[in-house]
Amino acid sequence: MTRAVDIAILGAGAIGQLICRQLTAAGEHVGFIARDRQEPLSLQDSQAQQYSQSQKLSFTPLIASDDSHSPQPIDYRVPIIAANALDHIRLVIVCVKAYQVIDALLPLFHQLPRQCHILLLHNGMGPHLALAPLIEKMESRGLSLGTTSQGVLRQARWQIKQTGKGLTQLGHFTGIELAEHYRSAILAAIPNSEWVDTIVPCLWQKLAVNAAINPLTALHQCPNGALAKTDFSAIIEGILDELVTVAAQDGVPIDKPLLHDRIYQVIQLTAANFSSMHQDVAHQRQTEIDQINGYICERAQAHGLTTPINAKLCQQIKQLTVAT
Ligand SMILES: NC(=O)C1=CN([C@@H]2O[C@H](COP(=O)(O)OP(=O)(O)OC[C@H]3O[C@@H](n4cnc5c(N)ncnc54)[C@H](OP(=O)(O)O)[C@@H]3O)[C@@H](O)[C@H]2O)C=CC1
Ligand SMILES: CC(C)(CO)C(=O)C(=O)O
Repeated sequence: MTRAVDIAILGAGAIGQLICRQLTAAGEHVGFIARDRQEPLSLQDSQAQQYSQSQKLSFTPLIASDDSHSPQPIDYRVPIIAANALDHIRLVIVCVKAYQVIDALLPLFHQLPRQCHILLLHNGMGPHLALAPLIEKMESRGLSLGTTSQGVLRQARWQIKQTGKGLTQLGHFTGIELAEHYRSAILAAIPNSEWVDTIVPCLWQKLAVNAAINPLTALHQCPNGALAKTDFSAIIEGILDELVTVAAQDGVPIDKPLLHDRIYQVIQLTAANFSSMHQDVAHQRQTEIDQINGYICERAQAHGLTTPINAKLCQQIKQLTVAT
């Protein structure tokens, strides 16, 4: 008998398709949760229909360092799971943009089995604070968080190309811990991934990288590498100072010199890339500014602090997306 799909991905975009490919290639039973509500299924139909729809996808891997040939796209199929056929799902990996998490997840919250674990994998921070009380109230569910620095480009609706390797860090946040079977499965499937004891400090560190690089590259319409110029040193320093102060008040001590070096390392390693916020602004899409620099301001406010540099960046990015 075919094993039921037990891992669902919510958000079939660039990162969702990459994680799906990595889990599928590792032999896991993964499907995407359908974007739009399907016609309700009768109960006896729901298991049979769980796999009744599938989608063909194309994945182009990174070129191997010892291979001079361009990698060929790999075609494969993935089940699409109707939102009312989620009975077998034990883990949902949420791969939507940070500002989409709550709207995407809440309608499914009571359709997912009570013991289904939720893993958020997005840039920026914030949705975990809104979800935590709901998870804790259920007593049978858990929430894990993660951040990835893998790079991926969506070339067409169901076609992606991996553009960069990078560390993926995951860890428990609240409620019931993710079952060991799923932790091992994820770590075996995603290259360069680790399960950390405390995930929140890792998220703050990635937040710092995004808070420094994303708005500045969007405002100055430049690739990440341009931020290495000394013209940007003072503002990067200012963003970081505010973040370190707020994180400390939030109970997350940060080694500022180490974080400073990490930001400049990312600027160097991704010098030719255009940040996601630069691309969002260029395509007139909503940005993740509220969950990046905006999160620093929000947490500052909660502690009675002000963060004028980050607040100004939020305002400038919003003006840019409205004005252009
Ligand atoms: N792309 C990259 O290289 C990297 C991205 N990240 C982070 O990962 C996160 C995801 O980014 P990315 O994959 O690029 O974004 P995408 O926009 O490519 O993917 C998001 C997907 O979620 C879908 N979605 C939105 N709302 C819903 C909903 N209510 N129900 C179901 N699906 C929904 C979108 O569908 P639709 O298209 O129909 O709106 C889209 O397919 C972001 O936080 C990003 O910053 C992190 C590292 C690298
Ligand atoms: C690390 C960085 C800045 C790479 O471009 C990124 O995560 C982004 O663009 O959102």
